[in-house]
This record gives sequence, C-alpha cells and structure tokens, in this order.
Amino acid sequence: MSLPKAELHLHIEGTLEPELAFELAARNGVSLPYADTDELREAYRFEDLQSFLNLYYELMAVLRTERDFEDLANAYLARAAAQGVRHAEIFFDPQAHLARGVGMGTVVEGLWRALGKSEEAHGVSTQLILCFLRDESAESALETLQAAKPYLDRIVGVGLDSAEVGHPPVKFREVYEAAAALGLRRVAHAGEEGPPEYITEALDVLGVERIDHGLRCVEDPALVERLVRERVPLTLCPLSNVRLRTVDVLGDHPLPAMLEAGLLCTVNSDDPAYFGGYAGDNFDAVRQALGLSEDQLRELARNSFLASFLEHDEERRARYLAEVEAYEFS
Ligand SMILES: Nc1ncnc2[nH]cnc12
Ligand SMILES: [Zn+2]
Repeated sequence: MSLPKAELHLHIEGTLEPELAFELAARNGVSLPYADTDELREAYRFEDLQSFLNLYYELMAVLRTERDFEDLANAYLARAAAQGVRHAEIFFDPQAHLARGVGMGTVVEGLWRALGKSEEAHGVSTQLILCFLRDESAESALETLQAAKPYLDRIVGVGLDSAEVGHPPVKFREVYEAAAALGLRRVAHAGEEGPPEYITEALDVLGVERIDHGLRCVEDPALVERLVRERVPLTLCPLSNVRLRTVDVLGDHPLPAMLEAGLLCTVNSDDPAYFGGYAGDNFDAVRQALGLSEDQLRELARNSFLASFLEHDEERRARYLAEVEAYEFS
C-alpha cells in the first residue's frame, strides 16, 4: 500500500535480503552455511525472538565495508519508497559489528553514504537510531555510546533491542542518562516478549518517548490507560509478531482493540527481509486480516508522522500529514 507513512521501527540489518547476503558474501570472501537463497529462505521458520536473532546475527558476517552498509541501506530505501514510506527512522546495532572487528566509522559512514542522498535518490527523509544490545552488558553499552561520540551529528537517538526477557530496561539506566545528557532522543523495545512491567520501566527509568512493540501492554488495563493519557507512541510490527509467534495468526492481532482503546499505534516492518514484508505490506496485511477501515489506516499513517522525530522540521511534517489526508485508497 502506497499510503504515505513514516517507518519508525526498522532494523537496517533486518533488511538484508538473501540475494544481497549472497552477493556480499561473494564480494567479501565470506562463506555462508547455506547452499543458495532457497536453502537460506528455508531457515526463516522461527520459534521465537531468539531463534530469529541467531540467524540475524549469523548473516551479518557478510557486512564488512562501508560499501556493504551503503548497498544495504540503498536497497531498503528503494523498497520502502515504493511502498509509500516518506520518512524512516532507522535502527542499527553497532555492537554486533564492533564484535566482528567492523568499526563504528565503517557502519555509520557507510549507512550515511546512502542516507545522506536518500531524499534526492528515493524521496525519503531519514534519521539514524543507535541501538544497544540488551543481552550484552551495561558496560558494553556505555563503551558503544563512547565510540559513537564522533558521529553524533548523524544519530538522532538511542534504542534498546535484542533478547528481551531477563534483560529489563533498568539494566541500562546509566547509558540512557548519558544519552539524554548528550541531547539524544530515547526509545526502547519493551513488551514484545517481555512483560508489561518492562514498558513501565522503559518510560520511568529510561525516559523513553516511544515504545517499540509494546504489544503486551494489553495485559495491563492501567498501563493502557496511562499510555493513552500520555500519548506514548507504540511502534507495532504485525508481520513480525506472527513470524516470531507472539501472535498466533494475524487475525488475532490486538491492533483494532488497541486503536479502539485510543492508543497511539503505528505499523512498521521491524526486519522485513525475514518477516515477509516491508511497511506497505504490513499495512496491506492488517487491512486484509483485521478488516481495518480506510479511516483507521489513515489514522495509523497520521500517527506515524506525529510520533516521528521531525520536530526540527514542522513544515515537512505538515506536508507529509497533508499527503496522508489527500491519499486515495484503491
Ligand atoms: N524484533 C526485534 N526484537 C528485538 N531485537 C531485535 N533486533 C532485530 N529485530 C528485533
Ligand atoms: Zn525491533
């Protein structure tokens, strides 16, 4: 669906399509333990978040040079643009690259080669969000923020991702305080597999402005009430929820009830190369499986721009919002 939208929950490493993975493997002399793209696609049957993360980190071995990150980002931006994405706030996982000997500069400069030209090349404005891996230590997160200091003009904020259960937000209090002191915006994954308490903790301890996923808030009516009252955006990822089995089938997704409750929901793709669809595909899927009305789809698109970090450019935000209102559904 080409309804204009902002994508606010997108891991750039999760846009690595099998074809590009093999191309980069050949270019860099990296051998993959899969015969071909079909065999690799066969591995895309996930039990839960961890089984996905294992493959996600394994395939990152092919990303080695600035050009690799540039190609990855350009491929994503082209696909996103074709599906109506007008603005993208893009996560990256530097610790997963630093651990393989790929430096922060290679990652950020490589991504920037694509992001810096994205408006001209793809018609998509962009921002970068550095994510800490929550299954790594708090010290490692602090070192990562330190390593990012030379590149802060290219980074709008910090996030928190990877294996959630057993790694509560409070573990990262110090690094989030340091990020806030540097003027960075703050978001965190919470309530994907982890309990509703992690959502509360992300808000109260880490000071986040948006919750990534936040799906499990529906288990706690008082928390839902708070999220509605405080207008906290949730970056939902419906196809991801089905593939990672947090929801059995898309028809059971709580999105309609969440909209009904007055939550500020957005729809995003998370790791589109792995979960069967980009942003527009997620919109199409929820429209079909959940019978969302045109008004509800427009609300989701409007929310995405309202929840974005575009305050520095209200004129642009107003232009995108006008495009949402003018859109004609087919
Ligand atoms: N859906 C997700 N949850 C947590 N960490 C991730 N890293 C990439 N995708 C993720
Ligand atoms: Zn995610």
